Order: sequence, then C-alpha cells, then structure tokens
Amino acid sequence: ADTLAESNIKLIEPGESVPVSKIPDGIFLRTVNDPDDIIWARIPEFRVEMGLAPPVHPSVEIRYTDDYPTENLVFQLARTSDRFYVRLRWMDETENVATKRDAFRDGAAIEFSSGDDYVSYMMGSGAEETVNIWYWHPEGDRVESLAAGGPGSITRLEEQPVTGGSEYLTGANADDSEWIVVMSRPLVAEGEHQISFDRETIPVAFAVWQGADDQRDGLKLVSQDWIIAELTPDTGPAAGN
Ligand code: HEM
Repeated sequence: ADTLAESNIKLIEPGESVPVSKIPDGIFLRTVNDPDDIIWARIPEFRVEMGLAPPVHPSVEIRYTDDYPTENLVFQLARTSDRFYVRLRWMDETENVATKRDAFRDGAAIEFSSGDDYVSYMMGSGAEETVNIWYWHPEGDRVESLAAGGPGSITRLEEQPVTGGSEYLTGANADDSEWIVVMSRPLVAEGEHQISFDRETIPVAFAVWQGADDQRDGLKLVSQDWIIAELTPDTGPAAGN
C-alpha cells in the first residue's frame, strides 16, 4: 500500500510550477547530503504521481506489464547560495541495494531540461536538446551525472560533480518502509551538459526503480511530463520593498 497517496502533501500535476526554497546563509546541514537534517522539516514537500514508463524499447517491452500500480514520490527542492539540493522519498517494502545476476537494486533520478519544456521529458530530443540526469545508486550513495538526447543515448559525463546521501527507514509494517534520498551539486559546475542553475525556471522530472520488481534501465516509474522548478534570484529584496 502506498500511504503517501492518502497524505495531505500537495499533489503537483504535470506542467505545474513549484518553488525552489532558499536555505538562508549561515544555515548548514550537519553533513552535506544529510537526509535526516532538521532543515528538511522547514522546506515544503510536494507529491507527484509516478507510473510505469511506456515501453519505447524492445528490451523493456518484453518485461512490461500494463497493470503496474502508480506510486507517489515526495520531493523537495532547495538551494543555498552555492548548492542545489533535491530530496526524494517514496514507500518501498524492500531495501534492494545491489544488482546481481538475478536481482536488481533500487534507484532514483531527477532529470533537468537543458532548454525549455519543449525538450522531450522522455529523456531529451536529440543532441541539441538534451537533458541532464542525476541518477542515485544505493551502493555507497553514488550519484551519476548523465546526459541524454533521446532514449538509447544516455551518456555518463566526464565531470561528476553530484553527490548523495540516503536512509532506508524500516516502518512498523513492511509497507510503512521508505527510502529518503538527497542529491546535491554546487550551483556552478564545470563541464558540458551539467545543468545550469543560472536561470529563472528549470523543467524537472523524476524516476524511481523498484529493484524487487526487477526494474532496471528503461523499466521504471516516471513522473508524467515536466514540472517547472522556479528559482528565485539571490540578491536584494524584491522591487518596492
Ligand atoms: C516516459 C518517459 C521515459 C521513457 C520512455 C524512458 C525510456 C528509457 C529507456 C528505453 C532506457 C534504456 C535505454 C537507454 O539507456 O537509453 C532508459 C534508461 C534510463 N532512463 Fe529513461 N525514460 C523515460 C523517462 C526518464 C526520466 C524522467 C528519467 C530521470 C528522471 C530517466 C532516467 C533514465 C536513466 C538514469 C536510465 C539509465 C538506467 C540504467 O542504465 O540503469 N528516464 N529510459
């Protein structure tokens, strides 16, 4: 059961905007990607409905089921003067940390459009209209920074500026258990295809892999279409104040 579906966390529909909260200067997380820091209690949570991605690739099609239930992903977006943060949490009855021949790990990712919301949220629209994806792996909280220009083109970038942290919380019942994942990056990052935060809005999308259900590569849960993250400028009070 996905108890988040009944929570009163605001449900964000495809195309809607959400603010990126500014963490005031002088407030620091205990450790950089602490999933349990008290700061998170002060940053608004949003909820998005996740459904199985359409089987656009034959390797996905043979493993696809059209009756997989939707799930809820809770997300928070924040920044300090010099770092961008995303915190994700979702219900997961099983903690799957490693991929073996016949077992798959859990995973989560955030995707950013390098352009506007005309870039396909299905992982980009070609070499000129790419997406940057931050892909968290449970082993060692490794986060890969990837670029894609359409399914099948996913590429690991040379520079790897994104770091992560996570916690698996075991509930009283198995279906109360959840993953909490934080990923972050300096606002300014070197290298091609690393998303620029020097803009007012950035389309974002999310993905979750449930390893216990053999989800991997293109077989995963995704949010539907872009959500627009709104960054507020760093300097000075608003005009008129
Ligand atoms: C409905 C939309 C989507 C479709 C149809 C789709 C399809 C696919 C396919 C076919 C693959 C395997 C082939 C390849 O390597 O490119 C793949 C891999 C991948 N996708 Fe997507 N995708 C979608 C949305 C997303 C979103 C929103 C994200 C991130 C938030 C994402 C992140 C990834 C990652 C990280 C991989 C590599 C996984 C791995 O190798 O373990 N995708 N996707």
